[in-house]
Amino acid sequence: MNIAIIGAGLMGHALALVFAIGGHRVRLTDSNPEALARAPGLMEKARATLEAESEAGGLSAEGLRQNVTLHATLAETVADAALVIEAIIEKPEPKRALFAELDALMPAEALLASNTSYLDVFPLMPPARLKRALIMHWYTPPYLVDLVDLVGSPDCPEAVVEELAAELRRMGKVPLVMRRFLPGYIANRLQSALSLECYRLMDEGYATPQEIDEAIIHGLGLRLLLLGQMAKGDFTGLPLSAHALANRMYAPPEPQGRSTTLDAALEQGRTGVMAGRGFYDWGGADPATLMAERDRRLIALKRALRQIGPMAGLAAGTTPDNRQDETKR
Ligand SMILES: NC(=O)C1=CN([C@@H]2O[C@H](COP(=O)(O)OP(=O)(O)OC[C@H]3O[C@@H](n4cnc5c(N)ncnc54)[C@H](O)[C@@H]3O)[C@@H](O)[C@H]2O)C=CC1
Ligand SMILES: O=C(O)[C@@H](O)C(=O)[C@H](O)[C@@H](O)CO
Repeated sequence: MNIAIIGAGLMGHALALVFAIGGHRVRLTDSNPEALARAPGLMEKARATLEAESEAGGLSAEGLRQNVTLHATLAETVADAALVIEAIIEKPEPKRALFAELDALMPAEALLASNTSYLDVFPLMPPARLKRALIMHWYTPPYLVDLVDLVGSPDCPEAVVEELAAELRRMGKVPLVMRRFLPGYIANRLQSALSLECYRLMDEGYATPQEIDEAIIHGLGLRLLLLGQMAKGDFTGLPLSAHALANRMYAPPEPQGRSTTLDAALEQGRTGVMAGRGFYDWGGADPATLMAERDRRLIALKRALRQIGPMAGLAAGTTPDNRQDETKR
C-alpha cells in the first residue's frame, strides 16, 4: 500500500518505520525541514536495533531507504496514497487546517487516519472525507508496542475499519476497535488518569518523579504486564475492591488543565529525551541512542513475555458482557 505520513516527529518517523517493516511504501513529510531531516537517522537507528534482535521483519538499511522517502510538499507526499496518516501537533486548529489542505490534494478514495491521542478529530475533517476517515492511535514506540486504537468516523462503514484492522493484524499489531469515539480510548484514558494523579502528587509535594517511577516499576508494573488490571483484581479479591470503593478515602484529582511541575519543566526547556532532559536529566545523551537503549530493553522484555504468556489467557473465560448493545464498544 502507498502510505503518506504527515509529521515526522516522535511518532511520524516511527510510524514510517512500522509501515516500511510491514512492506508498504511510505512518503514522509514535515512542515519543519529540520524535523524531516532528522527522521532518516532516527528510523535507521531504530531499524538497526530491531535487526540486531531479529525484530526488523527482514527490512535492511537499503530497504528502509527505498521504502521510506522524504518529501517537501504535501502534494508530493499524498500523491497516489491509499492511506494518509496525520501525526502533527496535538492541537485542533493545526489539524483542521491540515485536513482541509489534504482534502484538496489526496486521492478521493484514500483513507484518512489521525494518530491523535485524545482529540475528536472527526468534526475537524471535511464532511465528504468522513466515509473513509478513522482514528488510528499508536503507542510509542509503535514498532514495539503492538496496541493500535482504531475508531471509524460516524460515517465510516465497519467494513472499512475491519479491513484496516486486518492489515494491522497481518503486520503483527493488536488493533483495538472501538465502535464509538471516546477521548483517550481505553489505554490512554487509563494513562491519563494515572498522569493526573502523578501530577497531583508532584504538584502537592507528596512525591518526586523518581519516587513515582519506583512505585510503578517495583510495584504495579510487574503484575500489570502479566495480569492487566482486572485479572489482577481477581487475585486481590473483589470484596476488598468493593470496600476500597466504599471507603472513598480520597477524591481523584480534579483536572486543572495544567500542572505547576510540568509548567516549570517546560519553562526550563526540559521537554523530554529529544532535549536531553525532562523529568530526568539524560546527561546530554544522543536521543537516538537513548531510544535504541529503550528499544533493546523493550525487545528483551517483550520476548520474555511472549515466552511466559499472559495469565489472563489461562482463565476459563470472562464474566458475561452485560452492557446494553448501544454502549458496547
Ligand atoms: N509522543 C507520543 O508518545 C505520542 C503522540 N501521539 C500523537 O501523535 C501526534 C504527533 O505527536 P508527536 O509525534 O509526539 O509530535 P511531535 O511534535 O514530535 O511531531 C509533530 C510534527 O508535526 C510537524 N507538523 C506540525 N504541523 C504540521 C503541518 N501542518 N504539516 C506538516 N507537519 C507538521 C512538526 O513540525 C513536528 O515535527 C499528536 O497528535 C500526538 O497526540 C500519539 C501517540 C503517542
Ligand atoms: O503513551 C503513548 O504513547 C500514547 O498513549 C500517547 O498518546 C501519548 O503518550 C499521550 O498519552 C501523551 O499524553
